[in-house]
Amino acid sequence: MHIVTAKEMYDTDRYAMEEMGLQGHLLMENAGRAVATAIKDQVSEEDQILILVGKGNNGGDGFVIARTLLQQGYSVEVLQIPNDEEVQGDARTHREIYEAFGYGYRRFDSVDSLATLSSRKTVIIDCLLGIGVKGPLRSPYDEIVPHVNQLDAKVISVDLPSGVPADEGVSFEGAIQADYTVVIQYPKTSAFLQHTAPYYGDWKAVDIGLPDHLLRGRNKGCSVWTKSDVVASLPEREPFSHKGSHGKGLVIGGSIQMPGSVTMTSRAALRAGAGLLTVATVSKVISILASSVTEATFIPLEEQEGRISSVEGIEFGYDGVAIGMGMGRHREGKELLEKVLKLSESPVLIDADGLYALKGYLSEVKSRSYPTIITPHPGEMAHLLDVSIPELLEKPFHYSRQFASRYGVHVVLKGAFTLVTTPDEKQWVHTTGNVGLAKGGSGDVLAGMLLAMVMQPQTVELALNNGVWLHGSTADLLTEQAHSTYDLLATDLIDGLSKTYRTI
Ligand SMILES: NC(=O)C1=CN([C@@H]2O[C@H](COP(=O)(O)OP(=O)(O)OC[C@H]3O[C@@H](n4cnc5c(N)ncnc54)[C@H](O)[C@@H]3O)[C@@H](O)[C@H]2O)[C@@H](O)CC1
Ligand SMILES: Nc1ncnc2c1ncn2[C@@H]1O[C@H](COP(=O)(O)OP(=O)(O)O)[C@@H](O)[C@H]1O
Ligand SMILES: [K+]
Repeated sequence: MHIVTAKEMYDTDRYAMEEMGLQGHLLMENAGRAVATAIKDQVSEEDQILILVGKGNNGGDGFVIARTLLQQGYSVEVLQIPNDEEVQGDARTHREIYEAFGYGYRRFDSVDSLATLSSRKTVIIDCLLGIGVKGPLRSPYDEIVPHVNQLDAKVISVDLPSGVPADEGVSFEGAIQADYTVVIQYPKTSAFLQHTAPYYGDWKAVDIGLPDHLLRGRNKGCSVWTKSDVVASLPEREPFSHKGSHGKGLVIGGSIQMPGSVTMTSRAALRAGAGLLTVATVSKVISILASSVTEATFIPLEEQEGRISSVEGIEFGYDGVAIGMGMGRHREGKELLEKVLKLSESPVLIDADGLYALKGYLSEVKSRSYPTIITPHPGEMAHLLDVSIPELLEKPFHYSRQFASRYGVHVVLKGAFTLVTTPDEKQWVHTTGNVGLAKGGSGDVLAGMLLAMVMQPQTVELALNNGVWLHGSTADLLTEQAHSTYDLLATDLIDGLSKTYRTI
């Protein structure tokens, strides 16, 4: 499923209209009817529905939705907010068609009369503003929106909740708080930002027949990674393969202060399918790990105050390396990382404390001949970028693309909507996973799963997306079937992974 900016949506609309002859009023008919069908799943014939119609094409959709629902016997009233003359173009055409069917509408005069009208309604359909919204709500929308938000009625927004911008990095004040949003054709970026997504409520995208291939060709494409993508791309195990063909992985990390993270990464890598796994860490951690990761082999490293001080003794013949988890933040970190990046002839995944070490070495990462992957949470990413966390979260798509292309790295920016970005700026958003993952250790498990994935016969971008999907879906399966979002532990994910594998 493609994700678009407002500009990409308008460009696609324009192409369909101007190059393909799919005229604007036809698109609006398709949109309104598809939305009406989706709305029928959310309402009953007993509902009293009020459709609020704004001045632009989002309002035009409202007239098509109203006609479609009225024809099918639903109780619908329409309140048009602007004056008659202000409604132009395709929206006006559809108001005329609506009237030609013998249906009437009211015109907005005051919030008091809206209050009277809306008090009897059980469903409000929000066709006030779509992707054309600019700046804070102006009169009378700045009064209408707060009124709608305090009603008990179920609020269903069309395309996006009015007032919420389509794009990231756009400030806004006040928006409809929808219970449900029917998105037209493609979800917009704001459906995946932590400060705007909650306005959408649950959502579903409906097809209005736009030409998909226009978006497929984009180099900066952005999509949601879904289960069908995993099913189509996850490599099958060859019957005559051996442990070597399933990837020989190395995990470098752990310290006497933090032995757990490297344990979780290693166990997760093995569960996710790594053929062989070696853990390079300080001796005391090895004695802790030996009983819990019995399948692994170990390389004891030199240490200082319980932390790795040298990677001497490692022979870098691995198919994938993960470094940083539980390693601690110390002066030697940068030197260790630098050696690992130079000597590894394989993908290197850098997580946690490794990311702090990376900051001083960033300028040289691009010259590596093998993929480099970073897996920061927003705090780590903000630190790498030298921006504040709120600034990063305003524009995670932009910052991830900028960072990935500037340094030639794959970025897995973790969060409720984990975002995978390649050095050539392709992006995928993940909607699997839940708040049960917001607990120490979940990231260590993810790092292990990703290490295993990059060693399988698939491209790095497929590996990262499949790994993030497996991690999030395992959390979802576990919180549906056995656990709650309170008690879920990172270690549960490792054992729960078998359940997820069995669903695909
Ligand atoms: N042919 C098309 O382009 C199609 C568009 N569709 C619908 O059309 C929408 C986009 O239509 P428009 O481009 O007309 O945009 P809107 O429907 O968002 O309306 C924009 C208009 O609202 C007013 N406005 C903007 N910001 C405001 C603010 N802060 N306060 C008060 N008023 C404000 C301005 O007068 C502006 O011209 C989409 O979201 C979708 O619902 C669908 O019908 C599918 C086809
Ligand atoms: N609210 C949330 N909803 C969904 N996933 C989440 C949420 N909070 C955290 N996660 C996921 O949990 C993991 C946390 O990683 P991280 O912050 O590195 O934790 P740690 O290293 O302490 O284990 C990431 O995969 C992230 O996407
Ligand atoms: K809307």
